[in-house]
Amino acid sequence: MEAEAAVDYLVDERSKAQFDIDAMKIIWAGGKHEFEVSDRMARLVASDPVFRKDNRAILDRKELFKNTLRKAAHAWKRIIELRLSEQEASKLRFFVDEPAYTDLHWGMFIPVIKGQGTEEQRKKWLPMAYRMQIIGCYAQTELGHGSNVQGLETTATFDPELDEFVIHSPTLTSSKWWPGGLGRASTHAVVFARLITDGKDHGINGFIVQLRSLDDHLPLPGIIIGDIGMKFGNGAYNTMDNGFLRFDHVRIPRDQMLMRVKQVTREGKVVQSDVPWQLLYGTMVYVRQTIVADASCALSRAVCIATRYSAVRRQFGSQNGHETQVIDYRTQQSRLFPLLASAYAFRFVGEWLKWLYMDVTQRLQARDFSTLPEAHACTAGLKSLTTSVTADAIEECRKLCGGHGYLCSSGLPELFAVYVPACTYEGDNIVLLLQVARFLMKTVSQLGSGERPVGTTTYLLRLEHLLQCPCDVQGAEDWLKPDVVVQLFEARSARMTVACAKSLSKFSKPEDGFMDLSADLVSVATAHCQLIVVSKFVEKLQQDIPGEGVKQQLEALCSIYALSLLKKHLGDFLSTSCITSKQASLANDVLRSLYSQVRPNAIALVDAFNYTDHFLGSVLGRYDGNVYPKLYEEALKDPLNESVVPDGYHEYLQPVLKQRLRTARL
Ligand SMILES: CC/C=C\C/C=C\C/C=C\CCCC(=O)SCCNC(=O)CCNC(=O)[C@H](O)C(C)(C)COP(=O)(O)OP(=O)(O)OC[C@H]1O[C@@H](n2cnc3c(N)ncnc32)[C@H](O)[C@@H]1OP(=O)(O)O
Ligand SMILES: Cc1cc2nc3c(=O)[nH]c(=O)nc-3n(C[C@H](O)[C@H](O)[C@H](O)COP(=O)(O)OP(=O)(O)OC[C@H]3O[C@@H](n4cnc5c(N)ncnc54)[C@H](O)[C@@H]3O)c2cc1C
Repeated sequence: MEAEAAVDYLVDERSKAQFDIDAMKIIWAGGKHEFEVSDRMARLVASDPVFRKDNRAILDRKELFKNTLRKAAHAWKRIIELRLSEQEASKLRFFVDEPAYTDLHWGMFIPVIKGQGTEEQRKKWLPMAYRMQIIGCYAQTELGHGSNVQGLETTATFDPELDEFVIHSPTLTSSKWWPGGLGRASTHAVVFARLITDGKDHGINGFIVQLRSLDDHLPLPGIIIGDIGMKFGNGAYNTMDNGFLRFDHVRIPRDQMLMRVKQVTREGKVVQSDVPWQLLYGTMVYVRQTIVADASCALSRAVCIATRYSAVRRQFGSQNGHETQVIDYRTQQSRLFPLLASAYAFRFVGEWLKWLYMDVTQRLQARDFSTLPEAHACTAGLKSLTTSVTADAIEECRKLCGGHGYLCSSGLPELFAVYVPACTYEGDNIVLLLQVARFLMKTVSQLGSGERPVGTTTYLLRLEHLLQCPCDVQGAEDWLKPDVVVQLFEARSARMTVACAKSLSKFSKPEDGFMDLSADLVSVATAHCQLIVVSKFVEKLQQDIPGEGVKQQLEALCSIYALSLLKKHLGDFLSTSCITSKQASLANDVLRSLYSQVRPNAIALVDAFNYTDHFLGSVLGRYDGNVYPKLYEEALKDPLNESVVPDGYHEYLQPVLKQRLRTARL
């Protein structure tokens, strides 16, 4: 009886939607074709028993890893059998939803050769990598240095006699430590090392190094290699073989140095090509951009679970003869709906960032390097902002699901454990925000010299206006005007940037100022990145948005995104005199009415993500809302429930119980 009632809750919820959900699915997917590919790949994975994942929390590390190898091999087999395109194959791997060595092979090893290899090197290595005749990883981080790439210690010393490099780990701290896929699977790595010729250090560069034999997978001479051990969470990221690696004078031919940025001639002369040296960091720009796109996936997944469960779950009160659906509590809405809005916001900023990355790549090919600093600042900043918000949001969604959110069968603990390292890998989020702040300070300092800010910093051209313009909100409805909101976020970011630049100018050494003011600089960078997300959401809404009611829903979500940020960072807006307390109070009223507007559409808005139950991996987030019977089913599958009397009863429980009986008799 109760189970049927739960199913009814979501049917009823879906009937309340005020927009065309199929049109929204296409907007979310980024186009009709993208939707079709994504939908087909999700179903393909969900219907294949090899890709089951409900047992990850109870497998031990060895079983877990072997199972990941099995899934990756099966995925590859299906990709070949079905002749999947690159786009389809990458979607298929995404829906397999298990961190694996293939992520690094396709996501970093191939891109680093593409971006930093010469044409000849690309011709030699990429076909083998595309066919998976070699498996590669990205070996940059060391035991002693991750954030500080210039501090890496591994050496690549040129030996002109034999026309070879000698790769060596001179200290314990120079051991490579963390690279995914390195521990067990990779046959090759792009290793970042200090280039030494004729006793001179020329800074870091990438080198292709074979690690294991292609015949029996044994490490090659001079290579010490292994897995770095269990990581946070049970199953979670432990499917990945993050590894360590030491080199004992390992020799590689000269042509295995990636030579797009720097070349070493046969005589050992180092030649710097005319591309900026920062292209050595280019793979990180590429991956940071993909991480932003992925943030909306992880966030939307958690929000989908929490929203569906909030509609099924009832506590207290009275609503048509039942207790109240927890989604109807204002507190639940004020915690959940900003996260729903953020999922959409991150989706659109991710789409835009992909475009920005493609644009900078095309310019680089045409030898226009002018937009590289902006691309670096945007990818670094948005990677930092979106992953921090998403990691916190997954945890908030767990709490929004009450006690049941803490069960592995809710899908949320594993999602959190897998996701949270995104705040650290590919650049620690604070270190990356400091890069954005540095870029902003430089941009502001160059304003006087006639240098025109580009792209996302163009607003700084209107600095004089932004430093004194009042916020144009007289009545509550003004808060729904996109241009009013965007200008407000611009004013806040501009005022915080200028205040920090002024404080910095008081230091005789800029590095000292940067150290002392770093916490404020991080706030400045955050404000700038939030402005980017808000304005890209607004720009998206200026495009043609087909489908009945779709645009109205997105407008409401855009306003929720911006106004909930305003509420969260009210201190910034008030202390920079961007708004008055009266305007803040009006914004709060508007937020409440926006929550009421979204409420009947909430389930349809998460259905638009088009996630299968397999991908969600959550009893609480099931499409049919049939939560309670399925929670029982999952509980009964636990190994502890295999026998009625537990293992260990005779050894450890019975003696205790007997002793208690004796005590009672005394
Ligand atoms: C499709 C799926 C893809 C992948 C798989 C997905 C998930 C798998 C899971 C995990 C993968 C994780 C992989 C990794 O973690 S790899 C290791 C990542 N490591 C880092 O991110 C290190 C972070 N550190 C740095 O990037 C740098 O050390 C630094 C913090 C930027 C500092 O650089 P440094 O040279 O010492 O000093 P600066 O003076 O700050 O910079 C000099 C100069 O260069 C400019 N700059 C910096 N970075 C870049 C860049 N990336 N692109 C362009 N320009 C850059 C910087 O602004 C400065 O410019 P100036 O003009 O001011 O001189
Ligand atoms: C799951 C996972 C997968 C990974 N995969 C790979 C991989 O495939 N290949 C690879 O090469 N690496 C990989 N890494 C390594 C990863 O890139 C680094 O861990 C990351 O760049 C952070 O560097 P760190 O560990 O040196 O942190 P640290 O720099 O030691 O950070 C420690 C603390 O110091 C703070 N801090 C550091 N510098 C500053 C500063 N200048 N100002 C203020 N605060 C500062 C940080 O904010 C942080 O709080 C992976 C890491 C993880 C967790």
